[in-house]
Amino acid sequence: MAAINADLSVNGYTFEDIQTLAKEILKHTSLRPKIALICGTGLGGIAEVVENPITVPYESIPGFPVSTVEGHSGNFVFGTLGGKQVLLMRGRLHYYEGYPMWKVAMPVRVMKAMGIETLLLTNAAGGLNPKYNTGDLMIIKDHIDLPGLTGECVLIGKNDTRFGPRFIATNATYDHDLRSKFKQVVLELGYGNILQEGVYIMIGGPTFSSAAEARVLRMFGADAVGMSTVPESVVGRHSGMRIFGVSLISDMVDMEDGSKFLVTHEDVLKTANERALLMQKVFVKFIHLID
Ligand SMILES: O=P(O)(O)O[C@@H]1C[C@H](O)[C@@H](CO)O1
Ligand SMILES: Nc1nc2[nH]cnc2c(=O)[nH]1
Repeated sequence: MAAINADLSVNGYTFEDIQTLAKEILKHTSLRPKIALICGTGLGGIAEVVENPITVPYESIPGFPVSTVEGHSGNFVFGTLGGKQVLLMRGRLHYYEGYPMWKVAMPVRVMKAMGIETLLLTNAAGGLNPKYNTGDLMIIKDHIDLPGLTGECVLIGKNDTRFGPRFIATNATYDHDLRSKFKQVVLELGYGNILQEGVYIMIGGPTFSSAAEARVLRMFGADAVGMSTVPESVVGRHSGMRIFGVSLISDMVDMEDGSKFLVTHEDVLKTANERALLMQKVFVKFIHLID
């Protein structure tokens, strides 16, 4: 296998590095999926319903980073879901783990090099919209890239146009057709009462927001807050992928000064666990409908 050069001036991994990683992963399977799903915290259970799964641990891929967060196991899973070939990323990389933004989203470039055209993103997020409840599913209609707005955009650095153009529009990132198909599936399953559509804001983490910060995020127009997804969707868009995202509202963010409720990662995992079965059902039907 060729060496991984990781040239920092071109966002760490060169175009050639990405091709090398993609080839290395594809050696494990003859499947060539066009749909990929990145599993959010505690949402890796979707992989359990993948038929004939082929698991590729990140640590078996030379030059690939590992995920360090509980609820992210660190495997690619190839197989069939809803009658379609799929690639699942069970364990994402987060900025707060100490990875630079370009590394957080690097797997999306590898996916593109493997032939992925449609990227499905899931995450656990805190609810900011007072109409939401813990356990709701929020289709992402737009995002706020708070790190990006403050100078940590994932596309910062020299641009190699083989990945995508220097400048890209990030409005209309989340595909309308995929959003309406997902809505249709959730309604058909009888879960319309927990379905929301809103704006996701990314913070760097790992601190959950203070009450004053949460009020600012809400004032910005965000409906849910989390620590991922945006770099992946921006890189996916940069490379011309079709993007869909959904947030599981794992907890309602407390905005009251002096409140005694202190959210924990265990709370987030607990909600993800409670919704595991529903997420499996929804994604099987949803992926079945994707062209
Ligand atoms: O990978 P996601 O965005 O689902 O993970 C969320 C945000 C933090 O990583 C973690 C907090 O509990 O869950
Ligand atoms: N309150 C809160 N809950 C979350 N669950 C997942 N991410 C977050 C976050 O950033 N804040």
